[in-house]
Amino acid sequence: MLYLKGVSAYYGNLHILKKISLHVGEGEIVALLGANGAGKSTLLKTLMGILFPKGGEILFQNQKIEFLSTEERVRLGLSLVPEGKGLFKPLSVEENLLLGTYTWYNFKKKKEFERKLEEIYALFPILKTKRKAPAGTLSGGQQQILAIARAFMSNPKLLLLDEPSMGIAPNLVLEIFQYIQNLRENYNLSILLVEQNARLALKIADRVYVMETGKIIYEGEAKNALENPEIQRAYLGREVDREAPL
Ligand SMILES: Nc1ncnc2c1ncn2[C@@H]1O[C@H](COP(=O)(O)OP(=O)(O)OP(=O)(O)O)[C@@H](O)[C@H]1O
Repeated sequence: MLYLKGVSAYYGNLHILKKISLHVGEGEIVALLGANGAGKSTLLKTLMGILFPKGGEILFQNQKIEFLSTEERVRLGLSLVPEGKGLFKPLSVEENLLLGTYTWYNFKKKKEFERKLEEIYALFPILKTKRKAPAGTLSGGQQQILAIARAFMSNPKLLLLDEPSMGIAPNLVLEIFQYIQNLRENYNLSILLVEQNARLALKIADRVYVMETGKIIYEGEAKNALENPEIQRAYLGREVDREAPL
């Protein structure tokens, strides 16, 4: 469903992405790992049209998208949960969810919005309990759940998640990863998961790519990656030495 072929991207003169090629299949969870500064967030920004590539091609469902606007990409079925969540903290949970529908909502679609809200509340019950609360009053984990739910409001086919476990209490991290798995299972959603917590990401991913200084340096089945001693030592860091929380 998503193919990147030799994608390069720059910040000014800084060459950040160096001929990245990768793919995500329908209904697949693909983990993208790598040290700080490897270029993972830059890759997600390039996928969403926040940054435009200077070489290469991005195909989404057989359509070239690398020069489409962010809004056009969201309409096609791409949705990003950004690092830091990007919530509107003074607005309520429900208002944040409404903002997730900006590519399709209008007053004639109020009923559709209400149906979608009920679907979201069934998937993420905590959001129903807190629906009138300002997003900023939720715990870090609940805010992450809201950010994922908001991304889901745009009816995505491919969800891009930028470090969903960052700064979240361990028990809530498990809940969030369970939600990610449920979304794939119930909606056949494809997921590209950028994570620092390599062990956890590899537990739910089908395949994995490892990035280093703007290049893909490893590609394989997720379960094989954990067994590969060189990958463990060099690229997955201390996380793999810890007991898996899942
Ligand atoms: N807006 C920017 N302008 C210039 N350089 C940037 C900008 N954003 C990121 N960079 C640089 O680009 C490189 C890749 O950053 P990026 O955020 O994509 O890495 P990352 O793999 O997501 O790491 P992290 O886990 O720390 O977010 C880093 O060297 C970073 O300093």
